[in-house]
Amino acid sequence: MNYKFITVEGNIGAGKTTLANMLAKHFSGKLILEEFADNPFLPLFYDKPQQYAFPLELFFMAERYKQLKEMLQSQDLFRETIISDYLFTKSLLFAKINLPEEEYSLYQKLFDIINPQLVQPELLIFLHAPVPKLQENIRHRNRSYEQQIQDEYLQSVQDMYMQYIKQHPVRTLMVDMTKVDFIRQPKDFDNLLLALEKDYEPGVHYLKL
Ligand SMILES: Nc1ncnc2c1ncn2[C@@H]1O[C@H](COP(=O)(O)OP(=O)(O)OP(=O)(O)O)[C@@H](O)[C@H]1O
Repeated sequence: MNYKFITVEGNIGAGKTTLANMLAKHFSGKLILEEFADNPFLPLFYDKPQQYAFPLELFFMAERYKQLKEMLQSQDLFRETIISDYLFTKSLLFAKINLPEEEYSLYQKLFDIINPQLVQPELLIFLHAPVPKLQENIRHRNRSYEQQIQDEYLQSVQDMYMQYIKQHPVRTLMVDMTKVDFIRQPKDFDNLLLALEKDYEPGVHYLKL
């Protein structure tokens, strides 16, 4: 496997954390997980989105920057495999959805100062699941503040990711998650591992497991 820094991305409830854990274990790699539970603004945001979106997005950006910078600096780049369950750009994509125009433009200025300081992943694995499946996963894991998430919100997050991936030459493996279950169907994980042995050109590569 030639990729030393892999990021798993996808919509809310797509299964990023599960897969990132499995990959890190398989490759004995270093795991970088989003610490969303530490964000005190998240439950407040879901209750009153307009009031709390800006501090929520600032908090995510600051925390993710700190985490990625520390982890990536402490590595002998790239002696061991690194797996993360978020892209730094995720903050910007959510900010675009959740902030009014002027606030977004300020946020983007900050993002543009910070982003070039970070190392970008060599491969993005994007878990693409249909909205009803995301809702099922969200219900199943039962975080109270997520239970009111609307289909429209999930759809706009999905659209934002798709637009970003199309517009940027990120080397992406787009995995159709409709029938995939990495925990209950071990064959799915084996097939993904096989796919990771290949070398991919920058751009999007669609994977049906
Ligand atoms: N920048 C952001 N703006 C608003 N909400 C965010 C942002 N980043 C994360 N969240 C929220 O934080 C929570 C956790 O996010 P995330 O999608 O990373 O994890 P997850 O849903 O547990 O992922 P998965 O199930 O794929 O492992 C979700 O409710 C998500 O909407």
